[in-house]
Amino acid sequence: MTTNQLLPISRDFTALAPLKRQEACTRLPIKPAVLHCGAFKLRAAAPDTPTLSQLPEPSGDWKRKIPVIGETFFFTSDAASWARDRVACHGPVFQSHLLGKPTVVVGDLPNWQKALAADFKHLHQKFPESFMKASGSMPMNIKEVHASRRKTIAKAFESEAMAGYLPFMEAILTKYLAIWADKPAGVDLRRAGQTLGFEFAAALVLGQELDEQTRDELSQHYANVIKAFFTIPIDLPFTTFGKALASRTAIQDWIHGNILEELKQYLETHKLQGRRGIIHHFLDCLDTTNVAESDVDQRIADTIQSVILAGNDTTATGMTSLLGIWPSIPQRVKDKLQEEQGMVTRKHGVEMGPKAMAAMPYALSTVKEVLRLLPALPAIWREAVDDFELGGKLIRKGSSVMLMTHPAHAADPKLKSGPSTMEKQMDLNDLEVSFQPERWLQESTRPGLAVWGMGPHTCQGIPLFYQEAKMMVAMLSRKYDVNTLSGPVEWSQLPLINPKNAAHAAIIDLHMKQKLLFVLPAWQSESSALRTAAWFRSGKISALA
Ligand code: HEM
Repeated sequence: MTTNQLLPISRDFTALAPLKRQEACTRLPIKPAVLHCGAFKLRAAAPDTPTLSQLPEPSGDWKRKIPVIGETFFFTSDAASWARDRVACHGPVFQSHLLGKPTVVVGDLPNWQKALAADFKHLHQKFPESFMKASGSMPMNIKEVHASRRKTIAKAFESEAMAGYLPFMEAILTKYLAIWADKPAGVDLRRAGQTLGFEFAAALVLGQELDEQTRDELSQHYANVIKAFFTIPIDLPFTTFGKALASRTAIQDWIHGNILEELKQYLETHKLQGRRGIIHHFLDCLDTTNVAESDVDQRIADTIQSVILAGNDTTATGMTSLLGIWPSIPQRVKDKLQEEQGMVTRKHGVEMGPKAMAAMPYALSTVKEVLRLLPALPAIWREAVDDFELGGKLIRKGSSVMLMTHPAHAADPKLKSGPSTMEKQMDLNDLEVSFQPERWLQESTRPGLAVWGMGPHTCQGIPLFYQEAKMMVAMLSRKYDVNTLSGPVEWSQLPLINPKNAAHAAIIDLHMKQKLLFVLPAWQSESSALRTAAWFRSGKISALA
């Protein structure tokens, strides 16, 4: 559709908007239907459809806020509530001023879908210059480059490849859960999620586990590169940007020095056939058309670096959310999970093979319910490449467009079919009501999930994360429990979902929990019993045995 064509106006503002507030807000001018006298009948004419230039711009009251800073403060202090209030007042497509720029915000699923279906046409992916330079990311807004890389990566996420990663995943999760259960003082949730996220990303991409020192150093370098997202590109040794550039060089040096030689052998002789990390699948279909021979190594190094980057922080956040929310998940859900795991182990044994993994629909629904309530990625960013219509509003060429996940999940019309109001079904403080994995099991109640993005850039790591998270849920249900030592976790949305303060949790081996609760005096609370269990395991109070 060209920009000159007539465009229909969507008048579906939002199901969330309370009437009073909506009345106070700007509305689209709705023309009264004209009544025509036909031969013996009245019929309403189709409402006039305005041209693009007649459409209103998205409304918003940021101009009344602080100049330059705009609404940044409100946005960063509680992004989810801020967005929900603005959607209620201005509709799902509204205007704000964030991080120094006028920004159009999109906060419902139909407009997410419509906007991202127009990727490469009306919108393109735009990361801050500082991040592009520091990450050395390939320009994914060029359609052909994007298509070629997507094709290279796709094979690594097909079901045959996924089955090959299962033993790696099982080994990594078994190792970490045992380590955490042994920590006398519990674990810092954010740190635990980060270590696991990086280990998963790096080990699965490379097809080998890293030694502890290399893992920690590389993980820190990746964290430095991510920090370049929200910074000014001034290259000095002490600036965030300067440190990010230095870290990128260190990552590249490490890949060139430790990985490429081995991969070359693989390419030449396929000697490493047994070692099937994500990268080995890439190599099988690496598209080197238009790539000079001398640049092939660099292309491989860039692919390794960027896929670890894409999967690292997101997986870390997803795992932190899962561990952090686990203590508050209702017992009825945990009972069903245990029941499902009982059936799986009876039928497929204790090993987490492909058949066992496929027989866990309730565990997968639990993972999706966690992502619905705690979307690991709060938003994605785009830039408008021409004038176009979205939600009945004119989006001008050059506008920054931010698509927010939390309000999109909160405004999902599918939530209406639940037992209580939409707001209650997003309430993290009342999971008894809001946490319903069952909603994912049937088409009629299944909500949408914006957290993976939509359209041509939809996340390619979806099957990988689902497999990792499902296995975590299975292991927790079979053998472990999580207990927070610093009260229920409070969550902050930006830059990614994470506990607001350092949130400590004890990961408890269920067998030990039972043994210890049995020997402890009746007055001892469960949480202190659980903490003591960890001490007991560590050998510090072995006298009890
Ligand atoms: C909870 C975990 C994850 C979340 C929430 C997530 C989310 C996303 C989102 C929203 C996008 C689209 C970005 C945009 O449109 O601008 C994306 C793209 C991508 N993700 Fe993920 N992701 C996760 C895990 C992973 C993992 C584990 C991998 C692989 C190791 C991965 C690989 C990718 C790749 C390659 C793209 C780029 C696709 C493209 O541009 O065509 N992701 N991810």
